[in-house]
Amino acid sequence: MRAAIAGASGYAGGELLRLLLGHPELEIGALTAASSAGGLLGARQPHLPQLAHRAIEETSADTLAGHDVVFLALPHGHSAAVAAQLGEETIVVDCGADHRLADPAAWQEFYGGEHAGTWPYGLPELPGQRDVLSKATRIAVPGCYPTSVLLALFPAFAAGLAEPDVVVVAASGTSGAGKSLKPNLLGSEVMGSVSAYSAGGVHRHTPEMEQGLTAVAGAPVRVSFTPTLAPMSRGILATCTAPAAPGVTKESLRSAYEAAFKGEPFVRLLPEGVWPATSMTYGANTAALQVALDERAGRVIAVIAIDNLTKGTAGGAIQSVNLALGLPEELGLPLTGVAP
Ligand SMILES: NC(=O)C1=CN([C@@H]2O[C@H](COP(=O)(O)OP(=O)(O)OC[C@H]3O[C@@H](n4cnc5c(N)ncnc54)[C@H](OP(=O)(O)O)[C@@H]3O)[C@@H](O)[C@H]2O)C=CC1
Ligand SMILES: CC(=O)N[C@@H](CCC(=O)OP(=O)(O)O)C(=O)O
Repeated sequence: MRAAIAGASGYAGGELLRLLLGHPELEIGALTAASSAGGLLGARQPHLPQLAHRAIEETSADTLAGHDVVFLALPHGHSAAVAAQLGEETIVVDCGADHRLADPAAWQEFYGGEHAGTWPYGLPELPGQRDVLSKATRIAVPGCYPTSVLLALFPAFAAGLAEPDVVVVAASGTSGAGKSLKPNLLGSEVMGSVSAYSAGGVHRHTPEMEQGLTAVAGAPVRVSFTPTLAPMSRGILATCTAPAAPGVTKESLRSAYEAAFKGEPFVRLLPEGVWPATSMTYGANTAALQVALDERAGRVIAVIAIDNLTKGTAGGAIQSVNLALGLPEELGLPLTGVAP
């Protein structure tokens, strides 16, 4: 089966290609982008020597046609027009935000412009989602922060162990912002410093987190989210807390998380007392998770680490595509991190 990558010169595109090079069933087809079209991939993704000679083409329905899978790793707002020209026989995977939100009003508030519609949400670990993805021909890849927060908190809400008033503070590596030049991402601004941004309920991933947790809880969940930028290229460490429901004990909380992730190939509840670090998941399609009950404050504390480009984007996308193609879910996806 052949897979095309639109946005092949970007960070998400590069990570898709790195993983697809090790995928036994998916062959790499067309590579497309915008300003780098006409050049060679070797100039934009020099860490992928096997593909250095491959040409980058313009992103168009013509160049993307005739593939079994098309990954769209394009800036927000560019996926819908391309996807509309691809038939239902092609599995189309949107790594951007265009098809994640179900509520057009939330789209309008946080992104602006016309809502493109809603596609099946590519987080297989959520209750019932594997069934949905196994029949999907369109897949919306979650945002990297929502991937971390939903994995960290859905077991508590599914088991009725947390109240719907969530606070999240998460640190991300700079690759989360994409390759294009941004003043706050200049080396001199980022090196040796951790900084907060988009605080105060304005980050566009907030409604996506609320949407996912509300669906699991069966009642509205509010999220107060503060992202921070850390001086590292990859990784997210999210600290997620919510008031504990009456009667919750350390044992009931741990059991709920053990049950939720039993048999999960990629999400690992760490041994008690071991806390997640981004280095545990570097380059791997994994999430490393720990949960605790803060009895003094009466709060559930879930801390999670993922690699924003792997489980947070490209690895998560391929995991969902494996399900949609009827392949083993783990195929071609790395479990091992790089340490130290
Ligand atoms: N980085 C991350 O951790 C995550 C990213 N995502 C999503 O993935 C998508 C890509 O992000 P990322 O790789 O970080 O971004 P980059 O800025 O690194 O790459 C963007 C890519 O899109 C191409 N592109 C830009 N404009 C157009 C256009 N008008 N038509 C066709 N191609 C275009 C660029 O081509 P060229 O270089 O030739 O200009 C480049 O290949 C985004 O929607 C992002 O939200 C999702 C989760 C996490
Ligand atoms: C560090 C950093 O800037 N991160 C990005 C999120 C990256 C991501 O997952 O986002 P989308 O797919 O929704 O763009 C941000 O906060 O905007």
